[in-house]
Amino acid sequence: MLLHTAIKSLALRQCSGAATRQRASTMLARGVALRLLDAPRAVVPNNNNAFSTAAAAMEAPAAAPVPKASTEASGGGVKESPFVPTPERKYRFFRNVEITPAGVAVVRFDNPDKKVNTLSFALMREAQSMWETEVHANPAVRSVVFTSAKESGFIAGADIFDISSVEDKSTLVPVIEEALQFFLRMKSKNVPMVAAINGPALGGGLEWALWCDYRICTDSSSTKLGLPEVKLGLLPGFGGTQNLPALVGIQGSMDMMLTGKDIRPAKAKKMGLVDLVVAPQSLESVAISTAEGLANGTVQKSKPKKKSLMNRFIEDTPPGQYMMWDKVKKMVDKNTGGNYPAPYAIVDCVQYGLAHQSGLDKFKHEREEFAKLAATKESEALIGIFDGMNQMKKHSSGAEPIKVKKVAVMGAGLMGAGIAQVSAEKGYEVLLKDRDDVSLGRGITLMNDNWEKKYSRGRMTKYQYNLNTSRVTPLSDQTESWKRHFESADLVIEAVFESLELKRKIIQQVESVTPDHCVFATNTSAIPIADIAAPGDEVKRPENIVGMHYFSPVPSMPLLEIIPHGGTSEEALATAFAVGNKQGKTCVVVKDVPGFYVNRCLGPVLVETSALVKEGVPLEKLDEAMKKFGMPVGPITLIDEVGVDVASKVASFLSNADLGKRMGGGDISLMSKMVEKGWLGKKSKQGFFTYTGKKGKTIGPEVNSYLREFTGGRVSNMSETNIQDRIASRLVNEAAKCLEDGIIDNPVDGDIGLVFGIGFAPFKGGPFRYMDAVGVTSYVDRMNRFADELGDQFEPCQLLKDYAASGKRFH
Ligand SMILES: C/C=C/C(=O)SCCNC(=O)CCNC(=O)[C@H](O)C(C)(C)COP(=O)(O)OP(=O)(O)OC[C@H]1O[C@@H](n2cnc3c(N)ncnc32)[C@H](O)[C@@H]1OP(=O)(O)O
Repeated sequence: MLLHTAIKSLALRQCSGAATRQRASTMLARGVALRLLDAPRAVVPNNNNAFSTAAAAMEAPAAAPVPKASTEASGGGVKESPFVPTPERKYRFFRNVEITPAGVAVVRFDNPDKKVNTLSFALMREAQSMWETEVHANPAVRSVVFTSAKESGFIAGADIFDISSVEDKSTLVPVIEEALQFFLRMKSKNVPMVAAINGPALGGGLEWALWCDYRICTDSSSTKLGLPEVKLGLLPGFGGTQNLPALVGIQGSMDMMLTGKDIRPAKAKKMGLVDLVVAPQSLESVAISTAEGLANGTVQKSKPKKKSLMNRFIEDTPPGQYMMWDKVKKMVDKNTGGNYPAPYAIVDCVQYGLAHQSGLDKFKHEREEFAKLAATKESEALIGIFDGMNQMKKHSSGAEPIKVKKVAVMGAGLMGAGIAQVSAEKGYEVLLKDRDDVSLGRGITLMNDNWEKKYSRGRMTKYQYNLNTSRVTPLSDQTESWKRHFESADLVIEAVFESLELKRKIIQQVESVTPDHCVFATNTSAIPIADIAAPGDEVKRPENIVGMHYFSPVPSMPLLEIIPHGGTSEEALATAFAVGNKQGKTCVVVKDVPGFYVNRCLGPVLVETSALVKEGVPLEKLDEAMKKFGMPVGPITLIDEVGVDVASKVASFLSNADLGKRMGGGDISLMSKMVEKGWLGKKSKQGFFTYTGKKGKTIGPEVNSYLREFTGGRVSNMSETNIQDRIASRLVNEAAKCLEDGIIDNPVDGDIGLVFGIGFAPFKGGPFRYMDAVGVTSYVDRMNRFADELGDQFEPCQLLKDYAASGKRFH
């Protein structure tokens, strides 16, 4: 949940509504809701067409430079790629350009080397050549359709790996300028251009479409439009910060650019981002006839949406704009904690564009800001996360997964219902089973409520809703036929109460009815998988048993820990991995040790938190310090959110496990005594904070008196940096120890695991990237100082000492 909040980023909600000036300011005050990683929307001229502004300013360059050869990024700048067009091998990316008899040039993107189309340096170069030869020089061409020959989508954006592989990021400025010249050159042909979009059109892909005169997208569930650059610490650099506000208004575009969120077809149409939504089968034919119509005047470009009085006030008047930008900036400050430079640069580019509406200066400013962002450590860290996620998708256990059609979920509580939901959404037939109809009904309601919400927010069609619900078969012990249903299950995932005895009993029940190939996954967070799978009367097929540790709430948490025990077969492991991936989770394979990886790292954090409280550090200060470090919430709020009882259990469980001195130095009775008092955290309205008051969470007199007793009246004035260093070093040391002990395979898994599992500051890229950035040597020095002062719980693990001694880096 925490991570979810962290990763969701700054979401700026649109102000809409009434017409008075006063009301406008109230709406601005409460309507702009910004969450963590994303950013806002731009003031645009009333003429609503930045393209025409750009087009007016754009004189066709005498002739676009015809490339010598494709280029690719490498080393310090952009280097030549080995591909040289010849008459036989004219194009790699545009093999399917076609001119219809009515003069519509149909340009189909198709990167032969990649699953998805990206705007690589090489593609841009070839696009110039293709445009000049096939389109610009051909007088028969009266309009153009840009589409994709790939089923995977339109264009996924600029090639992220091209960008990251350029060492000297300032060399990106002329490269982007060349791209801009290309777009202007296209406009100068002065024929209508239509973008026909099926599947994702993201980042530079959407920006290409924004240079067109008309956009059509399909209603496919895979179609999504967005400018997610902010999530990579970047900004839309192909004119997006200028062209999008002109098309959809300042507020709508800031929402898209600051949040990086996907816009689905219906919403895209409503907000004016696309002109038409069609079925996938008719996309190309409709696009071609639209292009013909635009050329011969039978189809008109869509008129800009009329702004409401309120939006005219907000976006087009100086006082409205003043209030809007003030609010936007405050929200960005609040939600980024000043840790993410990209949202600020996006705001700056949009404002710059408004002040320089004519001329190309605004695009120059945009690309210069883009290059600056690309050089930041924040962008490097966020791109590292993207790269890491991709690498983790490719984990191979060396065996083929079994083909899973039917997934049975045992236990219809919050976890079980969540697992059933994500399984059904991805097309699995799902059996959801609980003891009795009442418990089962609760689970089904949870799932259906989530789908209802998605449907009512336009994130799911009625058809998908019906499909999902029809995929789930509810079963209970009271359903006589449940055994017959389980006879065809390929994977059973249990999410029942944490009891070894119960889990083994369930295995026994299930093994007696499921086929031999059926994999059994246990969603335990604490019980060793080896204990659950120990051969005996209840367990006959231990090789089929594997741990799948989901995080709550399952539908929105992106991480899944997969835990083989010593006897898990490669096939069962591969199956858990394949299903987890298909459920949309980033899967990290971890060793079967107490706490696995994520909770194990959290253990020392909980202990250190108790130590700091004992020393008299005020609770709010603790939270504030760690939020400034970049965590989505501080440790005190974290404990309240997950439940004081749960945190207490984890801390005492790990204290009794094999972590030794690494769980020392604190006093975790801080939490167990609270549990005795019934202070269970947010769920009981009383934890460290009290949640009953109208003013949000507060610290009540009872808690203050409890803390006085716990601290012996001590009050500490510790600096924020000290608090951050103490908590962070316990966390990253444990992560490094996990690497040393082979609990995780590599630093990438370790980074993604903590970023996605507990919301470790995404802009720092995870614990290992963070240590690289600080320098392992200075980190070890810091820990040694703490160890001298506070005790050997701070002693750096051997791996860190070795890295420090050899000057090695994790990445
Ligand atoms: C000035 C402009 C700047 C920009 O445009 S910055 C880039 C902005 N774009 C993005 O951030 C989009 C990133 N990509 C995605 O979100 C997803 O991908 C998609 C939704 C497009 C597709 O998702 P799915 O179907 O699950 O495929 P998959 O496994 O994520 O990706 C398939 C392969 O495509 C590569 N890839 C995707 N987008 C990019 C990209 N923008 N640059 C470089 N590679 C990309 C991946 O790495 C992977 O590669 P492999 O098959 O080797 O694992």
